[in-house]
Formats: sequence, structure tokens, C-alpha cells
Amino acid sequence: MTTLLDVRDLEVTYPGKGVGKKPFQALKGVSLDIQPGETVGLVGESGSGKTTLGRAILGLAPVTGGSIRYGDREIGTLSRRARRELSSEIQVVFQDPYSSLNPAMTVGQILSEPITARGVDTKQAKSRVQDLLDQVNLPPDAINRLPREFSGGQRQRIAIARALALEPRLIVCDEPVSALDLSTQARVLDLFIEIQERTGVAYLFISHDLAVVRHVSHRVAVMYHGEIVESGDGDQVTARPEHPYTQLLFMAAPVPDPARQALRRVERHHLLESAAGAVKA
Ligand SMILES: Nc1ncnc2c1ncn2[C@@H]1O[C@H](COP(=O)(O)OP(=O)(O)OP(=O)(O)O)[C@@H](O)[C@H]1O
Repeated sequence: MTTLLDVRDLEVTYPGKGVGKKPFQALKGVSLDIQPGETVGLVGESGSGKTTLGRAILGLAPVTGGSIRYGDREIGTLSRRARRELSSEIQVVFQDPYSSLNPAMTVGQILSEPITARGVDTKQAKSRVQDLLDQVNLPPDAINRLPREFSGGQRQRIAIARALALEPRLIVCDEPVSALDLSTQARVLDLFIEIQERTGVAYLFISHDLAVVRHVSHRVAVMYHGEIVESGDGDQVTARPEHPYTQLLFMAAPVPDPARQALRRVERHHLLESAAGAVKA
């Protein structure tokens, strides 16, 4: 099988803003691959660089070293125009279903825009939009309604439908269920899985929530301070994490029993010290 996406030794450095501000290296030699039809979960605490990696793959972050190969093409440093052409291959679903959809456009307009922009005629585009709504379990009459008429979970379904409009091979999902309540999260996660089984799309699934990542991912990579500190089979990384930082992340996940939670706090303290040592080493 040909690797779909191959990120090697990737570095991203944000320019410093304002007088005397130093540039900030957010990714320090990140390597990760994604195979066709696969979900790679990316976990790590806030600020570890997860979104930056997703944005670099989408051409939205300043790549300062290393490479991003999509199939046999280097895409880390493409021109804007070449990037636009790639938008039928790589898509994105963002965290916030409230701000990611244009409030002035109907769902039909939102979904048909990328399709007609590719030269497809209006009639065909309309039938494709109906098919997309069906794929994400929204009713056909959604086509004439505005995003504000839908719940958060339904809006995220609209955002997923928009990402699917051009039949991409990879979708970067950046915290796509974090803004939703728990039962809605579960239904949207199952939708991601169903879509993958049907279309063979691959996901880079970014989340700070280990339970979410465990549910959807074939493989999991753990980020810490701009580096991937552990990666492997989803069950292995989540059930038997090897790196102290990964163990720490798992301990940070809340457990229902207060006594166990207290014990975890003590263990966390010890792990925190050894994780800092391991990353420096
Ligand atoms: N445009 C930018 N300019 C400068 N620094 C940035 C920029 N975007 C992100 N950073 C910094 O890069 C680091 C990584 O941020 P990033 O958003 O990738 O982390 P994250 O793991 O996705 O965190 P979160 O879960 O909070 O979104 C952070 O220290 C952040 O402050």
C-alpha cells in the first residue's frame, strides 16, 4: 500500500510578533505517516503543537524544515494556487461548528459552493448535495435552512458534509467533537467511523481527549512540546503507554472514583518529574 501522507522531520517556526519578540519553534522535527483509509489520533496537552501540525498539512503554518509528502508530491511548501488544487484531496473539520459555517448562507449554498467551483453544473451539484446530506443523516429539507436553525451536533454534520463534498482522501479533524455534549459526541464519532468505512477516507484526528481518540483511531501519536514522544497501535499506546508523558496524560483523564483520582494526583507528580527528564534527555 502506498503511504498517503508522510511527514518527515517537520519543523514549524512562527515569526516573533512585535518589537523584540523572538520566533517560536512550535514543531521540532515531527515525523508521522498516514495510510489510506486509516485514522491516526494525535493527542497532547494544550500548546503541544497538535493544531500546528494539522495546519502545516493544510498549508496554513510556516514550515521551516523537513518535508510533507502527499503520495509522491512534496506539499510542505506549495504555492497558494497549487494548494487550492489540493483542496479536493485534503480537507478539514474544525472544532467550532458555530463559527466554521457562514451564517448568511443556506446549507445548500454551503455544500454546493465547492462543487460548483469545480465546474459541476447546478443540477448535478444539487443531487450531490442531497447525497451529502443523506451521508451525514440530515433531512433533505436542510438544504433551504440556515446554520443557526441547527443544533451544535447537526452543524458539525454540515461541516463534515462540506469536508466530504469533493471526496477527499484525507481529512484533518481538529478537535471536531470537543464543543459537543457527550451523547452528541458519541453519535458524531460513530458518523466519522461510518463515513470512513464507506468511503475509505483517512483522518488525522486531533484531540486532547484520550477516550475520543481511543474510540476512533487505528494508531495514536502523542505530542509534547512540539515533538512526538510516542506513537503506535491505538490499543497499545492507550492501554500500555511507554513514555512517562503519555502515562501522565492518561492520569490526567478524570476517573469517577475520588480515592483513585487522589492517588493519581500523587502518581502524576512523580511522573511529571520523570517526563521532564525523559524529554530533555
Ligand atoms: N500564529 C502563531 N504565532 C505564534 N505562536 C503560535 C501561533 N499559533 C500557535 N502558536 C504557539 O505554538 C504552540 C503550539 O500551539 P498549537 O495550537 O499547535 O497547540 P495545540 O496542541 O493544538 O493546543 P490546543 O489544544 O490548545 O489547540 C503554542 O505554544 C502556541 O502558543
